[in-house]
Amino acid sequence: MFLTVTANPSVDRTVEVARLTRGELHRAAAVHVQPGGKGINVARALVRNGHQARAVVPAGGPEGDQLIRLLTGYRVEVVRVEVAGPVRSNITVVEPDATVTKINEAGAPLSAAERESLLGAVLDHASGVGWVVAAGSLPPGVPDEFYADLIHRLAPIGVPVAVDTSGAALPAAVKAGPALVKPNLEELAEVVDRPLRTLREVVDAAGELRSRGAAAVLASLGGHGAVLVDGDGTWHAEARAQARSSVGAGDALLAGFLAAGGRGPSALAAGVAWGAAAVSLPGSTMPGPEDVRAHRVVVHPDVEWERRIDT
Ligand SMILES: Nc1ncnc2c1ncn2[C@@H]1O[C@H](COP(=O)(O)OP(=O)(O)OP(=O)(O)O)[C@@H](O)[C@H]1O
Ligand SMILES: O=P(O)(O)OC[C@@]1(O)O[C@H](CO)[C@@H](O)[C@@H]1O
Repeated sequence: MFLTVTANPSVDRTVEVARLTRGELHRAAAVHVQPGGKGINVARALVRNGHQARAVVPAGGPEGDQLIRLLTGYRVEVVRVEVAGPVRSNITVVEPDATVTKINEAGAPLSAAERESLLGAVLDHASGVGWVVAAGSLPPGVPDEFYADLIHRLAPIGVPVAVDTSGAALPAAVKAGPALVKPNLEELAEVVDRPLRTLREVVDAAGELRSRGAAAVLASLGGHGAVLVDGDGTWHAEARAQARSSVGAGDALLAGFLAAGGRGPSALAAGVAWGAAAVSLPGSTMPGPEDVRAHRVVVHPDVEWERRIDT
């Protein structure tokens, strides 16, 4: 069983248009409405692939009801934490060449009592789970240390925590000593406060996050695949894919990595296979076993240190 928590969930609306032009009327070629937020996507991906996952979700307003209703269709077990503010809607516009334009709302603030209920719900369900995944942005007013606090409170239970977040919440979580963090290239560059142009620079930055407290770093690099740096070594893997929508690919990568044991090159290969499968699917659709092409993954025996990853 995997347990995910998404402090700032969303109803994701993906609109497909022939070409996006600022200031013009567009007729949508297709629309996908899906339950969103990173922890929710991780849970959806795990369940699609035969694993058990439970998602802790703060949900308020009619939008919260809609989110929970949408989630039921995905067979994810949901622990709903009632909150006053409505669940946000995030909009993605996708063009046929897979260019993604995304507008994410900030989300409704959570009161101190609501934050406590959310943490309490995670702690109530954490015993005996394989991993807790804390993922996504924090709503306005929620302290940057929210996920860090969760890591500290979960420590006595001994369950490993994976964190995928952004902004100031990420360095705060790293300091709390999670088992795994999953930054993308921009997030990793922001934490170390320098541009990352080559695999060497990515690996160095991942090492810096390890020295600050994260036991392992799974850095996702879009079409360049992903790099894993842990106490045993460094690996780079990638897979070619016909990109359609990259939304949620990082969540699929993380889910695949955890589903395959959460450590080492074979888990990295599984994660990259799930990530590549996710980009080839519309909206934030999570791949199932029929979409995943494990044989397309290349785990490089030697890291190509000077390879550019900023193109
Ligand atoms: N164009 C692509 N071709 C092949 N694989 C891709 C492509 N884009 C992404 N991937 C796969 O998906 C994984 C995650 O992608 P990315 O780095 O864009 O994540 P992310 O920015 O965290 O995404 P999100 O926040 O939308 O979930 C990559 O590590 C890679 O395995
Ligand atoms: O605003 P955040 O919390 O950083 O990201 C939210 C989000 O963009 O992440 C998921 C894709 O990873 C989407 O389902 C969702 O809309």
